[in-house]
Amino acid sequence: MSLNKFMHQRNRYKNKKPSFLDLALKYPEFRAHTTQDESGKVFLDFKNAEALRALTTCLLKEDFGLSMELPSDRLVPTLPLRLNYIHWLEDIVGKEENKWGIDIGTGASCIYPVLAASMNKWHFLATEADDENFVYANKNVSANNLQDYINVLQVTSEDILVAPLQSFTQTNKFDFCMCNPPFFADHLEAQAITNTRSAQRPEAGSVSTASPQECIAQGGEVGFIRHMIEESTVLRDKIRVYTSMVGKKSSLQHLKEDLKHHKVAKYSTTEFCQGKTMRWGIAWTYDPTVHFPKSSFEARKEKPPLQYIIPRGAGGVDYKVHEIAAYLQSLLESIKFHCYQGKKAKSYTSITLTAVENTWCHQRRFRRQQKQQLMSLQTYAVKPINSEPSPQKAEVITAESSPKKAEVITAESSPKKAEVITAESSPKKAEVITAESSPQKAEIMSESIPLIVENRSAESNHSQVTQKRVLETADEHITSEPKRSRSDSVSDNATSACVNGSAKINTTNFSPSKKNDSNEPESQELNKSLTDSSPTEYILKCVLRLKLVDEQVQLELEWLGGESRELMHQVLTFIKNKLTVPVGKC
Ligand SMILES: C[S@@+](CC[C@H](N)C(=O)[O-])C[C@H]1O[C@@H](n2cnc3c(N)ncnc32)[C@H](O)[C@@H]1O
Repeated sequence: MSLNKFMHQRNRYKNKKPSFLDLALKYPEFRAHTTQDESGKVFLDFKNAEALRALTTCLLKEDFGLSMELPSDRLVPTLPLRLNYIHWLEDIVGKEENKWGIDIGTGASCIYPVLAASMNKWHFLATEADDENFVYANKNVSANNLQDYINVLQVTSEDILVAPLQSFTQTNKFDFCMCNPPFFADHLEAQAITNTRSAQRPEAGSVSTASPQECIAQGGEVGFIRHMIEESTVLRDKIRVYTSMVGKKSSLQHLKEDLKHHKVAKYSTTEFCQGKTMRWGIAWTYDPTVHFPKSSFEARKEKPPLQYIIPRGAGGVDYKVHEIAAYLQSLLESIKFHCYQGKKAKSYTSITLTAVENTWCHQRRFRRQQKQQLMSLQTYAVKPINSEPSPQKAEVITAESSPKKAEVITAESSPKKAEVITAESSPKKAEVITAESSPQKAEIMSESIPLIVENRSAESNHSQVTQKRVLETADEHITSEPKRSRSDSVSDNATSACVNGSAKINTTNFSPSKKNDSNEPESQELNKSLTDSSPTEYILKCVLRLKLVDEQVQLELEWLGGESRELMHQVLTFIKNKLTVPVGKC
């Protein structure tokens, strides 16, 4: 199962996976590790460490403008995971510039400091115990002109925080520290992790690239983080927030026990979700004013989705999942929801809803205000269409709307004749006014009667929806091709293609044109996936599902994220109000 829907909402790879085709066309070093099948799809061999190295360095160049040199015998950082960690830190300490952080064990890439300094202008003390990694980390800082932001310090493997801070004089207060610790206690544990993978779990999608000195430490990750916790009891508020990544869920319980034992002011854990891999984050502080965000992965488990049985006759549409879905989508789009079509089957559909502002509360008051505004506009800008004054038809001319004439019929101007058509009063008759059909009308109508909905046919509505495609990863690494099935995963395909030596790409017959071949269904889907322009900053994101259960259409709203679940309850109330069936119409 792909965990990408739980990737941090600001992670740039959450909704937009990289195009392997574009990368291969642009970067020969990446192309050298790819294969292309007859349909033009590009595959990367995730079991080849060099291929992973090329993927990371090319993405750093392409997406962040960073030049990175990675030694062939050291860990290759995977970007979605590293970004998830940085975004979690931003949620805790804020995104403002000039924060000070410590990265314990920065690696050859110096990945966290380099990314965070270039994204947020954060300053870092980066420590490293391995000679080769220390040399490369410095090289990577200089290659990206980040010396003013990052200081790399060589330490011994017994040092964690206290000793490095004693020798560092640029600041004596830090906003946070972070760490991706060596995970294993010894070679046996490293092997055991690989060997105990259950038969149900798919084989690891990508090869491990870490050298023993990078992934093994006395006591494994629990031992390493325990050491951090102990040193934090000495340093206390010198570092406002202490954090670390955790590779095994089972480690969390031991660490939480330690934190309780040391009576830290607060602690929290989170999930880093990417591809098929989950990692965890643990944070603690001695400052009670620190606020830890709630993990969206956990939040989804805490509360079941909201449910509602759609009454027959609601919305004036046929009692069918897709008819009701089209009606609801129009309704929600009319109040500025961003709707994104997800999975769709015969009696099932799901739509991801994203709202950037609250448009569903106080609709009555909002309409009244809008009507008042319209009336005051009319008192100075209304002139009769005919030479004789006619209260039924009036022409509203506004500076913004258009120099052209726009016609508005209001209930007030002609209470008897003017019919204000709303979806509620007559869903079937509701006038279809779209920006395309009548830009001027649409503009005024949308301001004056915000709840008018277009009663589009399901068919026309369906043509506008796009198929959601989630970012696929082989473990933490990013793949760009759509997944087919669990047992036929992209990475496995890519790997077998490589192992069998088929379809090796060469620079001369590499085929860029196939990407836009509109006759090719999968490439169409891939292109569509890039059209998901869901807002990344939002107050509410949830999934709306409609399914047929015992001949009844059931609606579900499942929380994905946002300011509070209360907003989702309000949206359900709004939907219910719109779906109330007038007496006698069932
Ligand atoms: C799992 S790697 C993480 C590298 C990098 N931060 C990343 O996320 O890709 C752990 C790193 O910690 C380094 N290391 C081990 N013990 C250390 C210590 N006591 N102080 C600083 N670095 C240490 C290792 O050499 C290795 O580079």
